[in-house]
Order: sequence, then C-alpha cells, then structure tokens
Amino acid sequence: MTMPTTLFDKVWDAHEIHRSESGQSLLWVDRHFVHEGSFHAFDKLREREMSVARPDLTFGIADHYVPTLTRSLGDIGDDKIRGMIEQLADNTRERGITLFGLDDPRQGIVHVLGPEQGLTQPGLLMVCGDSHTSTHGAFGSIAFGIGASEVAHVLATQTLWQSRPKQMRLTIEGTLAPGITAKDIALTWIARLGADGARGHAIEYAGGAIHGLSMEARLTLCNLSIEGGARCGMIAPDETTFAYLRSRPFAPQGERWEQALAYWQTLKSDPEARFDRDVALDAAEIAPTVTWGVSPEEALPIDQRVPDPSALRDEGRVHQMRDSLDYMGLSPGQKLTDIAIDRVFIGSCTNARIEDLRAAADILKGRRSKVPGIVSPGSTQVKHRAEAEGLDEIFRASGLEWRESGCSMCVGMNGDLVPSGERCASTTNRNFKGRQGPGARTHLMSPAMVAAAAVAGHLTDIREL
Ligand SMILES: CC(C)[C@H](C(=O)O)[C@@H](O)C(=O)O
Ligand code: SF4
Repeated sequence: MTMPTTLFDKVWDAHEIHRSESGQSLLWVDRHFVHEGSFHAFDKLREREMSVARPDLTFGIADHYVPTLTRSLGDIGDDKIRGMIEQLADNTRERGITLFGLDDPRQGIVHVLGPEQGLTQPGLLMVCGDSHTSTHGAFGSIAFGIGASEVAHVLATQTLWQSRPKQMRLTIEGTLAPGITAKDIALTWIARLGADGARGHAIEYAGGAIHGLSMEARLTLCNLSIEGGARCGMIAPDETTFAYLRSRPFAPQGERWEQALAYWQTLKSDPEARFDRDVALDAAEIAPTVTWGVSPEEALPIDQRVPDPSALRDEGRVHQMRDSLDYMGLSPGQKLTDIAIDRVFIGSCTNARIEDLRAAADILKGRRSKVPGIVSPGSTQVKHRAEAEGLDEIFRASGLEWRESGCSMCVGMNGDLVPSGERCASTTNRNFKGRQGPGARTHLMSPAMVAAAAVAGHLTDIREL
C-alpha cells in the first residue's frame, strides 16, 4: 500500500525533476507571470546573453504601475511610471512572451487575470515575482511568490530550486452567518494565529465551509495566506472549480478537457494523510472583521473596541500595540464602529472581482457615500461585466469614482495614494505603515464592509445596516 499523501505532496512530486543531497528540489514551472517589477531579471538575462527558455509558458501583465484614469500610454505624465510599463512591453516583445498590456481588453491584476483567462488550473506549479501569487492555489495548484533572482532563474530555465515547506491544514466546518465573507475568514485566522502564525507552511484549506465558498471567495482566502506567513495556500479542486474553468480562453478544450478533468479529480489529500499542523475553526464563530492596526493580525470583530495595551503583560507586545495605535491615531477602548474614515478604496487582487463589486454595490445602491473614494475593478473584463450590470452607475451615483483596473491604491505605485494622515477603509490585503501612501492609515475589511463604512462615514457593522 502506498503512503497516504497530501494534495500538496501530489502536486509537488509531479513537478520534482531532481532532489539534491541537501534535500532541495528542482521543480518544473508550468506558468510564470511577470509584471513591471521583472525588469531586473530581464536585465540580468541580457547581461549574460541568455534566452528565455519557455516564452510560451511565460505571461507578461501590466498591473502595478498602470494608471486608472487612462488606458493610453501617451497620457501618462510621470516618466518613471510610463517607463516601467514600456519596459515590460519591450522585454516581452523582444522575448516573444504574450503580454496583457495597458490597452489589452484582457488586462488586469495578475492574480485576477490568471484565473479569469483559465491560465490558472488545478495541479499546476505557478510562480510570479509577487507575494500574492498564493491566490492561484484556490484551484489546487501550488502557487507562490519568488524573488528577483529566482525570476531570472525561471526565465532562463523554466525550473526553480526550492525546499519542500511544512504543511498545515486549516479546516473550517459549519455554516458562515449571512454576510460573512472569505475576507472575514482570513482576518479571523490571521488574528488568532498571528501574521507569522503559518510561517513557512503550505496551507491546505479544508472542510465544508471552505468547499461551500464560490471560486472567487476561495481566491480571496488563498490571496491572504501570505499575510499569515504561509508560503502558499491551496484548496482541493471540486465541481465549483471545474465549472468555473470550463470554456475559459486558456483552459483545455474537448478531449483534452476530459483528460485534464480525470487528473484533476485525483487532486485531493488522502483521508489518512498527515499534516505538520492541524488547525480548526468553527464557521459560525466568524464575525465581520476589520483591522485596527498596522499588521493584518491586528484585526477584531467589528462589534469590539480598540484594544488596550495596558491590559497586556508582554513588554514587547505593549510597545508594539502603542506604536500601532499611535500611527493609526486611535485610543484604547474606543468602539471600532466609532472610527470615522476619510476615504474608501474598493480594489486589489484580494477583493475586486465581480462578486466583490456586486456586494459593495448592493449596499451603495440608492445611497450616498459620505467620503470620497475609488473603485478599481480587478480586471478590465470585470470592469466590462460590472458596467453591463449597471454597477458603475451605482458607484458613480453614490459619489465614488469608477476607474480602470490596476493595483492602484492598494500600493500606490501608479500614484493613486491616500493623503498623509487620512484614514481609508480598504478592501486590500496590507495595512502596513505607509502602504497606501506616506502617513496613510488603512483599515482592511470586506467589500460590503467598506461600502457600509462609506455610507455611514465611519466603520460600521453590516449586520446592523
Ligand atoms: C510590488 C510587488 C512585488 C509586491 C508583492 O510582492 O506582493 C506587491 O504586489 C505587494 O502587494 O506588496
Ligand atoms: S493588488 Fe496589491 S496586493 Fe495585489 S498584486 Fe497588486 S499591489 Fe500586490
């Protein structure tokens, strides 16, 4: 009898070309996404006069620097920003790599575009020079972010040296209360285990509550794996996965679909498979959750109060909490729902898919936002779909700006910034100091919660709306 294996091991083993004496694995890479930040790697290849091994398995995506007010390169006033987008276009053209560029109707944030185009599939090994590559694991692939020198290595060889991570299973059984989203699940487990709680592990999300999630919600959950310190996150593919993938542009067709499907159906952890760690959460306990601090672990259910550092024993934690509260301009004991906001952002690879926009529009319909804000769809396809459904009109009528797709205010590389000292309710995944701009204060939450905060002008419990 063969040893019971995990989903992760099955996919890893299928990609291991060689194992070194020290235990490092040389892995085959099925998909390599390169965004504007990949220019270092292309420079390195040029220096060494090397070619790209598999341009057909490499895909260029313009997302981090793209403007959200125009799709025309000529309209970008900032030379550095325009240069970053041009450089990606030049590098991909020169190497024969497919580019989803600024004016491509398929353009979008890499982690939204991959699944949408059917490039993300069960059982693949996928990498990108971007930490949120973990998103793609929602299809039962191994997907993780890599550094600049690794990007060069993958470009040159289509392989990568990695050591096999430890494995953690996060099981969630039970039923989520109405309005509770994947964002709330993620912030809840990260708050409980800590921002390095899953450090270095590959997570498999399992259980009834996980398999009850839509494909888009699974993407949100896997996206945030990295914020809990995990290397990657994955979910065994099921009927929801297959239904989502069928007839996507890059998905296998006809007989090849049937063959792929037969393989994909084997991709699950064996019942007796062992994990290095097993963690369980009860779905019914998960509440709408927001961050109050400067790390995704500094999160609490919306009906709670800003924590009090004087209640803590550990000196280090006291200092850290004081520092977070100071940066965020909050006082201990303040009700979270009393925190007034200056601005909202609905966007990013975490929460800007069509279901996210629908959830936000549902709350904003017929209401006015008390604060300014931007809505940037996760991809141009999502934008068109939202417009076909009239969601853009709802956002505009509420007073929010309806923009083009890109990373935008999630990271501000394109110039979409939260002004210093302002407080932003955001659907993104990182609330580090200065993340949305120098001095900007970020509160992470689900799209519906951001919409509710916009309408009220302060953080709000959607259950009371
Ligand atoms: C700029 C990029 C490399 C970075 C990442 O690695 O994740 C960004 O996408 C982020 O979310 O901070
Ligand atoms: S949307 Fe934000 S988190 Fe996602 S890839 Fe872009 S910068 Fe990174």
